[in-house]
Amino acid sequence: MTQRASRLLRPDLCVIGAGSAGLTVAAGAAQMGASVVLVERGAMGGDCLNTGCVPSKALLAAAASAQAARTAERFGIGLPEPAIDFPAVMAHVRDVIAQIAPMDSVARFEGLGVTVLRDHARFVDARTVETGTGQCIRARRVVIATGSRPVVPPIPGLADGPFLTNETIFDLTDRPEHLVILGGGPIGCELAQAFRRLGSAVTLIEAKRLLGRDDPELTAVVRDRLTAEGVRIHEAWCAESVTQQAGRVRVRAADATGATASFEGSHLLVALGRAPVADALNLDVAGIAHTARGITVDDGLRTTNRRVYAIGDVTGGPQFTHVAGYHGALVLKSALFRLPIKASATALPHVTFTDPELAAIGLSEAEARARHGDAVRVLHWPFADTDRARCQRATDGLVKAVTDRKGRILGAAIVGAQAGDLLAPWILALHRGVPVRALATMVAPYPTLSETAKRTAGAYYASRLFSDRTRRVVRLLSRLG
Ligand SMILES: Cc1cc2nc3c(=O)[nH]c(=O)nc-3n(C[C@H](O)[C@H](O)[C@H](O)COP(=O)(O)OP(=O)(O)OC[C@H]3O[C@@H](n4cnc5c(N)ncnc54)[C@H](O)[C@@H]3O)c2cc1C
Ligand SMILES: NC(=O)c1ccc[n+]([C@@H]2O[C@H](COP(=O)([O-])OP(=O)(O)OC[C@H]3O[C@@H](n4cnc5c(N)ncnc54)[C@H](O)[C@@H]3O)[C@@H](O)[C@H]2O)c1
Repeated sequence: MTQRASRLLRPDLCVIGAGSAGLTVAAGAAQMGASVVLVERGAMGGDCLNTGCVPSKALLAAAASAQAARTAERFGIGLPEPAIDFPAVMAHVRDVIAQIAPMDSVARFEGLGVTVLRDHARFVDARTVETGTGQCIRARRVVIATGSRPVVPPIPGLADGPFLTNETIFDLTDRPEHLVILGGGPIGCELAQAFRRLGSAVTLIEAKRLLGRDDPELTAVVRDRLTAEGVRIHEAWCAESVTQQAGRVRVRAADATGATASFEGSHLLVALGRAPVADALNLDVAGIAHTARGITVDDGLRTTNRRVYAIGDVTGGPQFTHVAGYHGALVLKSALFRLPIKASATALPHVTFTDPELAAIGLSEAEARARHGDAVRVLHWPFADTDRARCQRATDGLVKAVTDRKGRILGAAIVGAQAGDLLAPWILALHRGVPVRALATMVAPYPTLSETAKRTAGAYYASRLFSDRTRRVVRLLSRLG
């Protein structure tokens, strides 16, 4: 007891987890004058930097480069099939991580005045956090930002042999000859395309449909491209058992009718969703409610222990780095300035970085119709009608926006080249209540892909503007001299 008391730290904030969520809080709070203890048991930067966004996007960039060489023919440039030096590709991935790592490093955070403890943290009572080496921290507020890990379901045979997840796939030194992927969510789709373009055979097994949270009209464009590039996609097949023998993996799957099929390869990637990392935190002694989905929080991101917030992936909500950052910024407002916050007040975008990319914010057509019935207007603009897309031979794709009868934007989704970047005006419009009229009348530079926003918004007026009534009015006015 004496030993604990002498080692007690009493900061304003104790942050558990140095991923996107925890680092946002720690950096912001320290720079705004709060005392902060940050506890991290693994690599600084968490999933996003080490095993998530950064390595996957770096790998996709290398794969896109190989694909650009293969498809240069359409510009009249013939190139040989690119030689893939897989170890060099993986060295590129590690180099990108190393370049970003200083931003998330202990040195940077200590420089900001944060006390960084490289250790496991857990609660010992409602107010106290203890590290593995016995350092006790009693903070005014605690922020849990412990993230998520890949789900490994109890599929018979799966645990008996080696398999890859996002935590291990970026450590590969040899290219898989044939990668079998379980799960057609963002991880499954992005990595399927990356490995296929880098020369692996790829088989993807998805129990429902590819990118099931997105509008089927748009996911069809991604599916067609993946298929055209040689990814063997098996939708509506649920993996039921796995066997591994002599370096081969075999997945047995069943469809809705009960029919079964086997899919074979050299490596297996499990991309079946995420589970919260909360089990070793001793949440019950701190009175913090949680479920298998994540730590329970209210709209102010507070747990059932009022002194403790939970943010990012561990809450089981949308699991993206920008959401972790958004949560972090909200908690700073609440914990430091005691201002009210409402996490559900802002519509959150998401992007899947396949080629073509798929980006969306707000309500899909189906969600808008369920909420607003016939009052919904659906606007389309194909990339094929955009001159810049034609110049770049990037005509696969479309913008789809949903408005109410008065032109209030309810949602927008884009599939196509740079869809993630092209979503920006729609995000702003949705957040600030900018009507579709404002997008339709903006002067977009020609020839850019950003014209697609103007054209899509313009579709709201097309039927009215180019109607018999308008023609009659124009003719009448012209007669007046
Ligand atoms: C392959 C892949 C690609 C992705 N691509 C994208 C993308 O392109 N865009 C996007 O927005 N999102 C992407 N994501 C999701 C994104 O990575 C996560 O949403 C984000 O990293 C969550 O941040 P976090 O801070 O909540 O958790 P994490 O980054 O998981 O950080 C949690 C940290 O807490 C530490 N920790 C856990 N328990 C304890 C404990 N008891 N004591 C001390 N430390 C602890 C962990 O070691 C970890 O470092 C991707 C994810 C994956 C897997
Ligand atoms: N670009 C990005 O922003 C990005 C990229 C990667 C990951 N992420 C984040 O990470 C999260 C996790 O991604 P994920 O792709 O692992 O999970 P996910 O939950 O999005 O997809 C898992 C898929 O596995 C399928 N499935 C479940 N059991 C199955 C079975 N037995 N056989 C076959 N299929 C089965 C599900 O139907 C689902 O489509 C994402 O939801 C996202 O939040 C984001």
